Amino acid sequence: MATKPVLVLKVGGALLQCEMGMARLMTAAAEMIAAGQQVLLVHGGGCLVDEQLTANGKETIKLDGLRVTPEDQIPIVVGALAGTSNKILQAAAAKAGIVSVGMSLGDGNMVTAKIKDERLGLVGEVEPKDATYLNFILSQGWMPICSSIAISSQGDMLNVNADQAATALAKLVNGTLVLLSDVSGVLDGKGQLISSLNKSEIEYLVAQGVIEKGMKVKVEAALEVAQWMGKPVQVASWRDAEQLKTLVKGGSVGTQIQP
Ligand SMILES: Nc1ncnc2c1ncn2[C@@H]1O[C@H](COP(=O)(O)OP(=O)(O)O)[C@@H](O)[C@H]1O
Ligand SMILES: CC(=O)N[C@@H](CCC(=O)OP(=O)(O)O)C(=O)O
Repeated sequence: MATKPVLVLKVGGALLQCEMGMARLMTAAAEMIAAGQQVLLVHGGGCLVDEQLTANGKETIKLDGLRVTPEDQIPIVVGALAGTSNKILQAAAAKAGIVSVGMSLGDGNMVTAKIKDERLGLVGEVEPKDATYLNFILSQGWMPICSSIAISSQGDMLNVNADQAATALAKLVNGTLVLLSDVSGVLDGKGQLISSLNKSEIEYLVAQGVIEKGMKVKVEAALEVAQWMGKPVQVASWRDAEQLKTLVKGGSVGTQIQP
């Protein structure tokens, strides 16, 4: 019997500040895993990074939704993402009875990483490399929980946008990607959910400034995977219990980004 594709769920940082949201998501993940679905969780933690940078007297600068990451901020960024955020999610997973393996992009030869753009400092761009490590963990019925900290072959720790991290891992395992944020999907200029978007519609809404900042990065990451896989990628909400239930049943939720 052919196994279903791995479900790659990406969650944004705001989830980590919502006990109820984490509990609901982990319950949904536990149900899916119990039904034989392999689930890989990729996470951000942008708001935790913001908090930690401020607490350490550092400034936050973003360019087109990506955090400019100078060398002196790396210990704080790595601590917040690969440390605190990752362990908060592992703790929530444990509470739901999930056996998880906490990891980062730098583990197990999963991706190659290089500096994305000198103007962004130690921000990484990653490409899928070797799925052996991930597939072993998934085959045990364990849930990998992966942060977006990568390591380059030069030995630099790199800060990768978590939607782009999820893109690389979804390609690596040929999985079904769902990007879960704190909004119900991509919203139009009036705040209404858009059920489906293709490349030219995305370009139009970006040019109009309707899709911006983190959502621009997310939609572009989703489009890249949709085109690569030849199937839609969903942008939805971890806040919405109904969307999570639909997701558990294998239905489509939020905005479908079409190939
Ligand atoms: N058209 C849009 N529809 C929905 N959200 C948008 C849109 N344009 C910008 N955004 C912003 O993008 C945010 C989601 O991106 P981001 O903060 O990076 O989320 P996450 O941390 O979940 O990855 C929303 O909370 C919203 O503020
Ligand atoms: C380069 C870059 O922007 N990295 C992101 C990584 C975390 C992230 O993407 O978190 P969310 O999913 O919560 O937005 C950052 O430093 O905020």
